[in-house]
Amino acid sequence: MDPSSYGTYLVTQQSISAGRSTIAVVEDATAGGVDVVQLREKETETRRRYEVGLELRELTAEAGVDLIVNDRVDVAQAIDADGVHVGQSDLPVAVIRELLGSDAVIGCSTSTVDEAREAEAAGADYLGVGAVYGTFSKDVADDEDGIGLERIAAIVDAVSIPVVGIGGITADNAGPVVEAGATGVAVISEITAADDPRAATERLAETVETAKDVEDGSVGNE
Ligand SMILES: Cc1ncc(COP(=O)(O)OP(=O)(O)O)c(N)n1
Ligand SMILES: Cc1ncsc1CCOP(=O)(O)O
Ligand SMILES: [Mg+2]
Repeated sequence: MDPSSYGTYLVTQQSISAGRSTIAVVEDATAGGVDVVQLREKETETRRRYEVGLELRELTAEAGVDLIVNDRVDVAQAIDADGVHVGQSDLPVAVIRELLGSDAVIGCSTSTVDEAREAEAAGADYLGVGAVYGTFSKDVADDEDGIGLERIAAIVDAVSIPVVGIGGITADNAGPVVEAGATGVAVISEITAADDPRAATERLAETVETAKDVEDGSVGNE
């Protein structure tokens, strides 16, 4: 799948999945219409991460959903994932491109216009930009209230690859992120910690689609 179709993006984290397995959450999210799943199990040992990854590969392939691995090129190769997502402290994008080749999807986390331009020049296929809003799911060096929508818009203007907002995003506040020009939104807790992850995914996907229509000018400007 082309990252320009990454509207609703689930990042996994078993430790905030209300006692459910990551596999169960991903089953629900694929049923709810997620476009892409990132295996991000930092607290899980490599062997287990690999085993979960293999199951997710089967599940996502059947559902036509992309599978991205957080940080680890070796795990991505071992499970035949679609790509890897790295941040500013991980392996450089250009090195990952050398290792994985031109077909792999490479995502890179950025929070400033300079980082975004650099990631694009290095060969990233999409950017994860945030934290947009305050989040409890990750310690972020930036402002604890998040970088905000103006920064999202500035980064969207500065690059020509898709931008996915991340950090503190819910179905209630995702619309403005897409209206600021993001292709989509990535979430952990909005789906993983929901009472009903499938319904939460459906709500989020619906919000993203509606906001895209507003952004395209197909509604709201009559
Ligand atoms: C889609 C997406 N965007 C940003 C991140 C954060 O990546 P990184 O800065 O490398 O932090 P960790 O996730 O590795 O803790 C992401 N994972 N996904
Ligand atoms: C991985 C990551 N990168 C920036 S914020 C964040 C956490 C997103 O989690 P949540 O959607 O629960 O705020
Ligand atoms: Mg990382």
